[in-house]
Amino acid sequence: MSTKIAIFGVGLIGGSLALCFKGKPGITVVGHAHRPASAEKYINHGVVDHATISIKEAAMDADFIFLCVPVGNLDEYLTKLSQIPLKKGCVITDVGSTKASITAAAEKLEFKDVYFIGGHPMAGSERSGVEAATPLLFENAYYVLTPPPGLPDKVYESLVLLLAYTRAKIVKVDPIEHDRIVGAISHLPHIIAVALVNQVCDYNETNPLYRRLAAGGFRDITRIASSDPIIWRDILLNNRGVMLQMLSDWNKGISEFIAMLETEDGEGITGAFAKANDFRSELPEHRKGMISSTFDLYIDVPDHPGIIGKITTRLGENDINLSNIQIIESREDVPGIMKLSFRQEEDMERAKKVLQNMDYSISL
Ligand SMILES: NC(=O)C1=CN([C@@H]2O[C@H](COP(=O)(O)OP(=O)(O)OC[C@H]3O[C@@H](n4cnc5c(N)ncnc54)[C@H](O)[C@@H]3O)[C@@H](O)[C@H]2O)C=CC1
Ligand SMILES: O=C(O)C(=O)Cc1ccc(O)cc1
Repeated sequence: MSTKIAIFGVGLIGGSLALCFKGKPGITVVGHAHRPASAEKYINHGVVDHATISIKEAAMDADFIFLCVPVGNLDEYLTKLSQIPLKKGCVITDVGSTKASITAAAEKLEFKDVYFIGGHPMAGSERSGVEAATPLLFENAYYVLTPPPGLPDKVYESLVLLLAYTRAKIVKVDPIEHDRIVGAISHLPHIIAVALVNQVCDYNETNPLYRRLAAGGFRDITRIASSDPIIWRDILLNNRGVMLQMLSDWNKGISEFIAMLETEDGEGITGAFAKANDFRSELPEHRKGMISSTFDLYIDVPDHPGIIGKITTRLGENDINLSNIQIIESREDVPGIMKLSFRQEEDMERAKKVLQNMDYSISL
């Protein structure tokens, strides 16, 4: 039996899904691009079997359609699809970071023998575009589905079965509840990271030492501030009701900190840290979360010249994928530490062995 999968928007998420499906028994993956140059790029990157700029050509005969465009374009594509004769039993799904508006829009459209199931793979990165796509992106991550009431079980099961190729863990969530939860654990942290980086950027105008000293931890906790501006404009505007409420709660929390500092309320400050510590210690460990973490190694580097090339070459020879490299110099007169980041724990473990064999001193 053959299965045709059409992917609209073959970027980070669409491209990663395409790579999970392409080459699997009986599956053909077709990518839809809104520009001819993008269609060519999808083919050159080998992520799809075919690419087209025609919506009709991509969607016709498809068994599954994945909408992987920015949230602000989802409605438009869904409406266009509702005007095309699709294959009987076709399942349309999306990967948008918000679920309430797209599931409501789908319910209003008249699809005949075609089903819409909202989706959100809760994994990703600050990178974008097909260049960043990887079939490992969703492994062990949660993948939310929001099936509408009355959806036949076997239709839902067919999508779940296909998504097994992503190795993600499927979880059913109500769309409105979904938007509140991701608002708190993903959208709010993105706003805070951007506001924090921009605050330091403004201070840096007065003294460029801010940027020079902002290595290490500051860089790590603000990684998500480098996310794609269009993708995030659409997410935040779409979830603005939830975000406005959460930012108002945020303001309350910050005001409490201001009051504690003004009144020198040390007990209040220790209480706030203790509460956060308790909650954080109960978060699941070693689980792929929404905001992805990297696996890092720190290496003492007595003198820099040539060492980066030597280490990266050796890791490359061992097929170890490095996601980032950074030299941390806390003082200008002391040797540095090299931080190597990996997306996969297995890559980090293998790198550790390779570098230990090269006699480097390593810490995690
Ligand atoms: N970035 C992330 O980590 C995650 C993103 N998402 C959601 O996945 C969707 C795609 O995001 P990414 O893959 O990160 O973005 P991306 O920028 O890597 O890919 C977007 C794709 O949509 C295409 N596209 C852009 N504008 C378009 C338009 N006007 N019409 C048609 N196609 C257009 C682009 O050419 C590109 O192929 C978004 O809805 C986002 O909310 C979901 C989970 C994680
Ligand atoms: O960069 C990160 O770690 C992310 O936060 C990725 C991400 C972005 C959007 C989503 O809807 C889900 C995950």
